Amino acid sequence: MSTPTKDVPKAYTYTPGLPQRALIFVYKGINKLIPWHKLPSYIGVLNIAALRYELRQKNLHDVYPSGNYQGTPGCPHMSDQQYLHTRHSDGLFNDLSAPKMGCAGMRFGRNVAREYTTKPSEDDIMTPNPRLISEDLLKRDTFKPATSLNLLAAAWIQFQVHDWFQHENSTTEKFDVPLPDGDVWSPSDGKMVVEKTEVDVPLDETDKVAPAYKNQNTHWWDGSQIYGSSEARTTELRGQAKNGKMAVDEQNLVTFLPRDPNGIPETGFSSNWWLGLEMLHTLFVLEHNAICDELVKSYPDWTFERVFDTARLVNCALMAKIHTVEWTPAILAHPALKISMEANWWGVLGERLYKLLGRVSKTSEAISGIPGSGAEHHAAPFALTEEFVSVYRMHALIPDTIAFFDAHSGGAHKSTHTIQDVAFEKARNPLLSDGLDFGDVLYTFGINYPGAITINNMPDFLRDLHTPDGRHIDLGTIDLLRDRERSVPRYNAFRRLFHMAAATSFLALTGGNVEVAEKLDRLYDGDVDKVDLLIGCMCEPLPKGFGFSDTAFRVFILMASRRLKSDRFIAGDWNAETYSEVGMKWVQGGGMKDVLGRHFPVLRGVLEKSGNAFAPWVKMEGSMEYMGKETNA
Ligand code: HEM
Repeated sequence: MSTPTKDVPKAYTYTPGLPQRALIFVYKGINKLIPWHKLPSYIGVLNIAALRYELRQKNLHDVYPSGNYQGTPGCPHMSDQQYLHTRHSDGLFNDLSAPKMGCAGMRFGRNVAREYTTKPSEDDIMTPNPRLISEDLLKRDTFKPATSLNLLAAAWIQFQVHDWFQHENSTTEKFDVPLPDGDVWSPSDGKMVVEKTEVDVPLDETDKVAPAYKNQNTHWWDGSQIYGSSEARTTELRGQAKNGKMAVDEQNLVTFLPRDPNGIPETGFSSNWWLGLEMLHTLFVLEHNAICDELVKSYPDWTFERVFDTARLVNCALMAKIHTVEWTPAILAHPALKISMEANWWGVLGERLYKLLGRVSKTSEAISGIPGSGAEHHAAPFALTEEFVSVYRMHALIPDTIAFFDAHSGGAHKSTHTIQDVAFEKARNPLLSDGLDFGDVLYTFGINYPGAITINNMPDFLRDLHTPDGRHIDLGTIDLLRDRERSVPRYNAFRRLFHMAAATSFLALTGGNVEVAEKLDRLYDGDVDKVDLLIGCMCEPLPKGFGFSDTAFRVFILMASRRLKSDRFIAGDWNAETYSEVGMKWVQGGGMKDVLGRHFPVLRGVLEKSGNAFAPWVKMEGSMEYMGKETNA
């Protein structure tokens, strides 16, 4: 178990060693001629490692005036010693020498130095008009499916994002986005009103020129979308449930999340709700409760507090593992990536040797994986970053309609619903009105396609969104506005700051696509440096097998491993003392298919025949007859 050693704030620095520096140097030379994704797999894997060393050194920036803001050993005081062994829902005490690090309400960090994130003028924010870009470059013309993925992959990433971050909107400050001529949004006043992001109170002069924003959720990979981002909320969500379990609501033999008196699901994070989230939140609450059953059976003398704490650790680690070795290789289906992500979890020696010999190297993340290799924050205290938020703006994943199938009767097509029909208060519609259960809905998500992350593929539903709290928004306009408002560098600046070559022309950016290049040229007034990050990423040619851009991938190379490497409960106390023998086996032996099959046995047959749980599943006989675009390309 880790213990605090010093009572002064620690310093955050990282200098790659000589071998790492040599690797960076060599690959910089190679990449002038060949990008990492065109190299043979294992040489590509080393290339990704070299990129990560450089990013760890140069692309982690704290936004607090001093390390003191992360807390110091013993401050804040840990009133209950249980948090030495388990997660605190507020996110406190993960790093015992900096106990506030990553807790709810801490600021987003940066992947670029703050001098590049100075506050933009109102004119910069509105140029070119974000609504115009949304109309011309984001609005879906026809549904373009991502045929290597299933809809579960789309729901999964939103589910994860809700664990990691959420900005707060201001209640007083607003943008008036001018509407282009002829825009039908609001003919009466010619503008679109959008709340600004709430800025954190400036702590020093730098904050006044480069504002900082707070994360409402904990930054840690701690399942806060399920368990809440405060101790008080966790207690509420457990309710009266026994044996360390989370409260659920049984209705006609179906287990649902409980609802509050306004019909809002009782869970850690319930905004932007739709059926995809309903399904995954329910699934992982069921998983938590199943882990509790197993722990109670194996350790009958444990208190229910200990059962809850351990089940949460296990459930969170399982989600982190699924994300690392299943979801990521599905959306980035490149051989070098598959090897790299497996190595993040198991090390290059692989799962089989790990299971046979355990950690061959005590501290090397490369040889034996990040879990258990020792927590380390490199050049800055752990915090998710504004740039990290930006690259997860993947609203194009949402289709217009979902075709539903009955997994209990051979996969027959049952109904088709628009996303509106299964969003917010209507999220459970197919379960309450169509006679379907979660098994059917999960099968449905297993064979429906999400949208591809590309231009002109954002659904009208999200570009004309009415939320239950009365907002009427175009999420396309907002996606652009937020990046600009929060001073996330535009595409070319971003590439330079992430050590990539900038696009020298619109045609170079689009990889020779003349039509798109001309459109960009017109909308960005001939200035390629003005192209928004989101738009540039959607227009650049993708590496083979990739579901999003190589530019966005640079943030992933750095932050995907950081989420594991900084976390004491993953990189540090990764042992049976913390997780229990049963818990360790549950995580290391399990995956998404196990979770699905455990709770919905009707899926077992299909899952056995299918590959990655986030790629389209093998269809049941009865689903073959359906020829709609939702499941056919
Ligand atoms: C039905 C599906 C969805 C709905 C209704 C929805 C709605 C929203 C809304 C209302 C916001 C806040 C806008 C603002 O800044 O004022 C938002 C932000 C965001 N959404 Fe979605 N979304 C959906 C799906 C997704 C998916 C699939 C992803 C993929 C990862 C995603 C990623 C994000 C991100 C990264 C943000 C920014 C959060 C922040 O600024 O802290 N969303 N979404």
